[in-house]
Amino acid sequence: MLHSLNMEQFHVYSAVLNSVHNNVGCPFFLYGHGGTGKTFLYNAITAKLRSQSKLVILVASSGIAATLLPKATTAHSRFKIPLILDASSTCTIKKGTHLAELLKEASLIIWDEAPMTHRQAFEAVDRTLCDIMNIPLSGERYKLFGGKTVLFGGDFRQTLPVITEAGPKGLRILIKNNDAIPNDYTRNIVFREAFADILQA
Ligand SMILES: Nc1ncnc2c1ncn2[C@@H]1O[C@H](COP(=O)(O)OP(=O)(O)OP(=O)(O)O)[C@@H](O)[C@H]1O
Repeated sequence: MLHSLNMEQFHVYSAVLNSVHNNVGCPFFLYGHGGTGKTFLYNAITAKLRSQSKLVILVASSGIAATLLPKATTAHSRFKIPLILDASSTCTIKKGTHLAELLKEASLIIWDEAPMTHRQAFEAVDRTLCDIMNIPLSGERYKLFGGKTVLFGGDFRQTLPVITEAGPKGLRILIKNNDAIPNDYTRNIVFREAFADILQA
């Protein structure tokens, strides 16, 4: 499978594996139109790491997307993300539980169709992983997602989460953080270009 990867896929493959093997804990965003080989790449990365006895957790924002990935579940199910979210939400995972230990062990989290999920869900997962990994939520020792390597993927042109009655400001709510500073959590250059008008407004 590795030999089948095209150059762009191989670049992402190498960057993600490098982050896992060197404990860099880097968050990635894999952007690509439908059919450009994101799922193919998730499978290649997962097969490689699982062959090295590393734990890879695969989730997707929707159940249908999860069925396309090996042993994947929805993100809401895996991380126990609350259905009603706010700016300080956390997931209902307690330290010491089987699930907490599983997440602690994970070398890589792959989250497909990420653009379908509200940013407060990612923030809740971030807080929860920090708690599980004993990483403070602020200060110099803070590490995004508790220092885990996380590979998000999806296509912003296909689906964005719905905010009921948000009006034209809905997108701003989705892509800006509480201080109205553009969200810099991912390396999503294309996303920034696609929504440049909104980010600058
Ligand atoms: N490097 C490759 N070598 C051979 N086949 C590939 C390669 N990359 C992708 N494919 C094939 O191309 C098709 C589309 O790829 P894939 O399903 O991974 O795209 P995707 O980006 O996940 O699409 P979507 O966003 O619609 O889920 C699949 O049949 C897949 O097996």
